[in-house]
Amino acid sequence: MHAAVTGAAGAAVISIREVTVRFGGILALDGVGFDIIAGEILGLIGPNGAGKTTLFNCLSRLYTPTSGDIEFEGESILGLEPHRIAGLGIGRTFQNVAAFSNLSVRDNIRVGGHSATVGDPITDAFRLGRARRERAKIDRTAQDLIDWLDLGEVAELPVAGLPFGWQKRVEMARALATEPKLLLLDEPAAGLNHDEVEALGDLIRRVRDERGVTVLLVEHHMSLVMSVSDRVVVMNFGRKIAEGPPAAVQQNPEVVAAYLGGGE
Ligand SMILES: Nc1ncnc2c1ncn2[C@@H]1O[C@H](COP(=O)(O)OP(=O)(O)OP(=O)(O)O)[C@@H](O)[C@H]1O
Repeated sequence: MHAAVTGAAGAAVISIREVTVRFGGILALDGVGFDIIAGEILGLIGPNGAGKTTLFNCLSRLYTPTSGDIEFEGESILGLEPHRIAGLGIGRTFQNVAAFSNLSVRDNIRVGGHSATVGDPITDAFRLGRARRERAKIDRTAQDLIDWLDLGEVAELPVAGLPFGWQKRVEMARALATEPKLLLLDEPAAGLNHDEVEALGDLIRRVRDERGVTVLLVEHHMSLVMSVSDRVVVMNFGRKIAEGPPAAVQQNPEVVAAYLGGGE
């Protein structure tokens, strides 16, 4: 565990304040609030329908809360379009691998980098020098990630033919190519076997330890969450029911009851 980040003393990268989301008559989130502290790995868990995906989608600006606020480094993100999020320093992966399957590994990673650096293609067309420098930077970042994730031997192959575990690494590389301060991981262990989940846990730690990225891990895989997270937030029926270090959260009676009741 990262000793420096286990307390609540660090600066908040994200502050989620009293976020409520209604879908018609359904209260998907009911006044949820917590901070994600710089440098931590925060696990977000909860039984099916608890509201995890809804919150994740609010953080990545796909959904706008009915009420409440979400601040990134002290500024509300609710007025921003989703495509501005990457430029701000928030990266995300998708639950199902969302790579362009006929593009090579390298090009997929480059596409990720592109969304971070080039915001406006028309303006960029008039600034060719700048566009060229940005392209060179994207190429360097892609190569750095290929080396860092040991993807060299498959770098020029289409993603489609790769084993699923490798595709997930490409997905991670693509999200890291935006050089995020905060990485939102949406059920990254889904579909992975036991060994692959272990490798994923090591990778998530490396993302934080070696690249200094703060991580929000939304995940059903309990042993992964409990082994990599510094803190865990537990949700049930749209509300936060617990928040704290993994060991404490696991013993929380409300959490135990939620999971027994949820049949997971
Ligand atoms: N687009 C939507 N329209 C209507 N209701 C929705 C929508 N998205 C989610 N909900 C409802 O909001 C509640 C929270 O769902 P959400 O998907 O956020 O939970 P979850 O914790 O991610 O669940 P799971 O672990 O099964 O993915 C559920 O009752 C769900 O049916």
